[in-house]
Amino acid sequence: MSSKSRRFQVHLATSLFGVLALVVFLFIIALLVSVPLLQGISDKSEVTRKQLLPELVSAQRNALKTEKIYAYLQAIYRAQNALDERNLRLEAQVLTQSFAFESDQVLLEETTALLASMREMIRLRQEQRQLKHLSENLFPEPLSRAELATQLLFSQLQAYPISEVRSERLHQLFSTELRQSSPLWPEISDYVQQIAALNDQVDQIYREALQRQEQLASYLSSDAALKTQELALEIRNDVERLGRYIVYFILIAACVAGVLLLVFRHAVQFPIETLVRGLKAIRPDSPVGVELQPVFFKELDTIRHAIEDYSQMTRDLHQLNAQLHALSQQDGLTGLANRRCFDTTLAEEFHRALRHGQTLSLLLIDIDHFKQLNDTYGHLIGDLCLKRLAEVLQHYTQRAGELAARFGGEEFTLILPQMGLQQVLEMAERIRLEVSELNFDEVNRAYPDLPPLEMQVSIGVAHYLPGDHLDQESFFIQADKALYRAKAEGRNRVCEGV
Ligand SMILES: Nc1nc2c(ncn2[C@@H]2O[C@H](COP(=O)(O)OP(=O)(O)OP(=O)(O)O)[C@@H](O)[C@H]2O)c(=O)[nH]1
Repeated sequence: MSSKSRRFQVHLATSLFGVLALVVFLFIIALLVSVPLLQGISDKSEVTRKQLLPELVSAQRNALKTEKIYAYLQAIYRAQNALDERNLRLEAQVLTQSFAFESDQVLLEETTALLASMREMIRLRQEQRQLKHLSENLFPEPLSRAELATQLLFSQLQAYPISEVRSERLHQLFSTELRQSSPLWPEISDYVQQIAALNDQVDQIYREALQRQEQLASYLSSDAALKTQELALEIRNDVERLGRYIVYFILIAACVAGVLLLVFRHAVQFPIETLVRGLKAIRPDSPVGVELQPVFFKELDTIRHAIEDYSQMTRDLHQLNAQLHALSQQDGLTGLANRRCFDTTLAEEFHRALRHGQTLSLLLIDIDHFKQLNDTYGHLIGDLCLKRLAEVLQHYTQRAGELAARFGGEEFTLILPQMGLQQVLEMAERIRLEVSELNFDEVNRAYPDLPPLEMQVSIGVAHYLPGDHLDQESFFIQADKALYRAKAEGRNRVCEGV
C-alpha cells in the first residue's frame, strides 16, 4: 500500500456544501441589493402614476384655466361697454368656481384674487363711464374743436387704457387749447384728471393681476412637473444602478462558475481520469503495483488508496495462485514434479515428439530394497534417501523440456526429449553410478552400530524413435517392463525397453 499522502485535502461533500453556500450567499446578496431597489422603483413609479401624473394633468388643466382667466382679464381690460364686462366677469366667475374642488390653497386664493381684480376693474370702469357721462353734459351744442377733442380724449381714455405717461401727455396736449378757448376748462380738467386717475388705477390693478397670473402659472407648471422630473430622475438612477448590479452579479457569477469549472477539472475530472487509467493499468503479473498521485478531495483519495490496494491484492493473489499451481504440481518431500505434473508433461512431450518427429526418452527409476532400508534406518532416513536421489535427478534435467518427477513412493521418472538412445543409456548409467556412490557419512556416524548406508537404483529406459508405432501408454509400459527386467535381473542396473 502506498504511503504517499497529500498534505492538504478536503472532503468533496464539504466542498460541494461550500459551493452551495457561496451560491446561496451571492443570491442573498443580490436579493438584498436588488429587492430594495426594485421596491423603490416600484414605489416611485406608483407615486408618479397615482399622485404626480394626476397632479401634473390637473396642474396643466388648471394652468390652461388660469390662462383663460387671464384672457378674460385682458378682455375685461379692453371691453368697450358694461355688458361685455359683465358677461366676461360672469364667465370668469364660472371658471374660477370650478377651482372650488381643488385642494390647492394657493390656486384658490390666487384665482379668487384675480376675480376680485376683475370686479375692481369693472367697478372703476363704471365710475369712469359715469364721469364721462357727467363731463359730456358740460358741453353745449355746437361743440368747439377743443371740446370735440376733449370728448375724443375721454373716449380714447375710456376705450384704450393707456399708461400714466401717455395720459399725462394727451391731457397736456388738449388742455392747453381748452384752457385758452373754453370757460368750462376747470371742470373739464377736473373730470379729465379723475378719469385719468381711474384709468391709472385700472392699469395698476391690471398689471398686478397680470403678475399674479404669471406667478400662478409658473407655480402650477413648476411644482408637479418638478416633482415628477425629480422622481423620474431618481427612477432612472435606480434603474441604472440596478442594471450595474445585475452586470456585476453576472460577472461575479461568471467568474465563480469559471473558477469552479477549473477547480472541478483539476480536482475532480482529471483525478477521476487518472484513477480510471490506474484501474485499467492493473496487471496481475506486473512486477510492481499501480501507484497514483495523491488527490485533493479525500473521497477521491480514498478511491486512489482502494485502487492501489486492489492492485497490490491482485498481484498477491496472482503470486498465490502461481504458488498454489506450483505446489499442485510439486512433490512435497523432494520438491520434484509430482505425478500429476509428470502425466501432463509426458502427454505434452509425447505429442510434441509425434508432431515434430523427434525422439523422446523415459526413465523409470526405483530404489532397490527400499523397504529394507526403511526398516533398517527408519522412515526419516528413508526420506533423506528420497531427497538425495531427487537432487541427483534434478541435476540431470536442466534443459528445456526435461523433467524429473516423483512417480510415487520410491519410484521416480525422467522425461528426456530429443536425445539419442546411446546418450540416454549413458546418462542412466551415470545416474545409477552416482546414486550408488552417494555419501551418507552423517547417517553412518549417527548409526555406528548399523551397516553403512548405501543406496542403489534400478532403471528402466524407454526410447521413442520417429516412425515407431507407439502410443503414450505403450511407451510407458515399455519403460515399466524395462525396470521390471532390471529388478528381475538382480537390480542396480539399467535395462532398455523393447
Ligand atoms: N521413508 C519412506 N518410505 C516410503 C515412502 N513411500 C514409500 N515408502 C516405502 O517404500 C517401500 C517400498 O517397498 P517395496 O514396494 O516392497 O519395494 P522394495 O522394498 O524397494 O523392493 P524392490 O523394489 O523390489 O527392490 C515401502 O516400505 C514403503 O513404505 C516415503 O515417502 N518415505
